[in-house]
Amino acid sequence: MLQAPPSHYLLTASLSQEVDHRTIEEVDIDGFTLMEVAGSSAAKKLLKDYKHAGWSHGLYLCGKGNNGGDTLVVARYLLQHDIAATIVFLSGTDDLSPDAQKNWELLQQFDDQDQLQHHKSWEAFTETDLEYSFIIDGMLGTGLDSDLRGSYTSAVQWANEQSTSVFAMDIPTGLHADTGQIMGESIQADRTFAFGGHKQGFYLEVGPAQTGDVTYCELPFPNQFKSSSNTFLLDESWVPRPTLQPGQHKYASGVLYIIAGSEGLTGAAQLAARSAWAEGLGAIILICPRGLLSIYEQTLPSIIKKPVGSKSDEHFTRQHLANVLEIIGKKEGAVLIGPGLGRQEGTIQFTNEFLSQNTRDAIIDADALWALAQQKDGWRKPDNTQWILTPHPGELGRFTDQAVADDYNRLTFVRNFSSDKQITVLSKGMPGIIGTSSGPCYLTNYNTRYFARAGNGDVLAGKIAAYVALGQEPDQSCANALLQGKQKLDSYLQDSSDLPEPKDFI
Ligand SMILES: NC(=O)C1=CN([C@@H]2O[C@H](COP(=O)(O)OP(=O)(O)OC[C@H]3O[C@@H](n4cnc5c(N)ncnc54)[C@H](O)[C@@H]3O)[C@@H](O)[C@H]2O)[C@@H](O)CC1
Ligand SMILES: Nc1ncnc2c1ncn2[C@@H]1O[C@H](COP(=O)(O)OP(=O)(O)O)[C@@H](O)[C@H]1O
Ligand SMILES: [K+]
Repeated sequence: MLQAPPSHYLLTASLSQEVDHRTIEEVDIDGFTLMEVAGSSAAKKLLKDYKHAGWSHGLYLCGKGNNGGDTLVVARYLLQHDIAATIVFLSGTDDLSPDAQKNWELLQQFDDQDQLQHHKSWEAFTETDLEYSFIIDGMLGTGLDSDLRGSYTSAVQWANEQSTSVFAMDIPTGLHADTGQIMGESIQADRTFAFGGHKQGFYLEVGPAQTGDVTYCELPFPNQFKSSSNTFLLDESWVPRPTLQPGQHKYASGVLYIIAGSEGLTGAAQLAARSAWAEGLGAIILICPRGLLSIYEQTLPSIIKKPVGSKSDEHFTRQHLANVLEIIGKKEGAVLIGPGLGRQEGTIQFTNEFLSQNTRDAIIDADALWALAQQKDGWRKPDNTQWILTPHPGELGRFTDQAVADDYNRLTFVRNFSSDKQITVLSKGMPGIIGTSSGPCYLTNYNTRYFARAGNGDVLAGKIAAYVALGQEPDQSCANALLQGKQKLDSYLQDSSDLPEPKDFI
């Protein structure tokens, strides 16, 4: 099972607030202290990372809540380093949260050089005309409860038009912490300082474009207060890599059976097989309709081929079932089924009967997903196997009548579907979402548009299947396959600006 570290737990707005409240109530660290830690850690990172930027004057946009309070702490630290501050209070100063009020009084005491100005409304500010080195967005944090109101809308629009860098405190104002949707308007930040946890909405919908780079700032929150989080950020810093045990007999170092390919679609089978082979498996056994054998004999020298049926067969049918089950019964191994199978009636029947009788761990991709979805809800995974489904959004949609149009709905559906069916689901797209049978979901944080070319799904399925065959758990196999693609992409882009092809990810 994947075990994300607390820094990679994704928080919703309500969980963020719950963690704040419990820390204040149960461990007796007061809100003022939390605010000091949040604001000072953002300020220290700013002072360190931009010390050569020649900053002289910052603009701080503050709401009346604790997000505004964090921002006043930043202003105080930067003022100590001779960076003048203009504070705009969008909701005035009469109604500040108690800790923000305390910080406002404190900030004024630190202004011994007359470097602090403030405005009690957005309208009062727009009458001035100064140049700023940067803008800090402290208007709204996790307390956002509706579409932006009043002057918040104008301030966000204005800030987004400025050429200076915009830094968001905790979350860009107007971005929904749970869904990644824009609530009327949203700050487009260059960088976001996430206090006490990344928010789930950073990685859904337009979240990545609004947050810019995300910097995690640790707060003194007990880890166990975050333990109800069920969504995690996937990255290479913590996912364990698969281990190979070289020197063993070929059948003891991972065996993968691939059931794939049909007339006109042999390329999918080849890509999946090559992709899996590159991960160092002991043996790959490609089961194919006999009529296609001669193609694979030429293109896949390292792969063992087991043809079924007669020389005229160019797709799988029920008649091949007994033979296929016999082949995979011989040696322990995992099964990848789907790439390029085709959608003939006979193939659909073959696939569904195979899946109901197979007892090996199975990775179900492409046309095998099509076949499964033809049964509507009438299928169950056999109890003694593990299944991984790898649907793209179109394939995922065939398993439900509900709308999965936006990422938040997709996440919710993947979570329920995985646990209802007791399977692992890798929902392809941006973000990639891994849903697990026990509930946790994992999100990717990298740009997946480079993978949107035919064949990349086959490569991905081959990698997942290879890792399962090497003995990794389903969730780890999916995570490693996604991260392996990212690694290949990063190194490819270092040398080339062309669009990568599936072979570049093998
Ligand atoms: N003690 C704490 O609870 C801590 C809070 N922290 C900070 O505090 C933030 C949360 O603070 P709050 O709960 O005070 O919430 P916010 O600072 O996000 O603001 C809530 C206020 O904004 C108003 N508001 C909500 N939606 C609006 C809209 N659409 N248009 C205009 N006004 C709107 C609300 O009526 C409320 O008065 C976090 O994001 C984080 O920055 C952190 O510093 C850690 C400690
Ligand atoms: N390493 C990767 N990281 C993230 N997503 C990936 C990766 N490799 C493939 N994908 C996803 O797989 C999709 C391609 O799969 P799919 O649409 O099934 O194509 P095909 O079956 O034609 O190869 C991509 O759009 C992308 O969402
Ligand atoms: K903010």
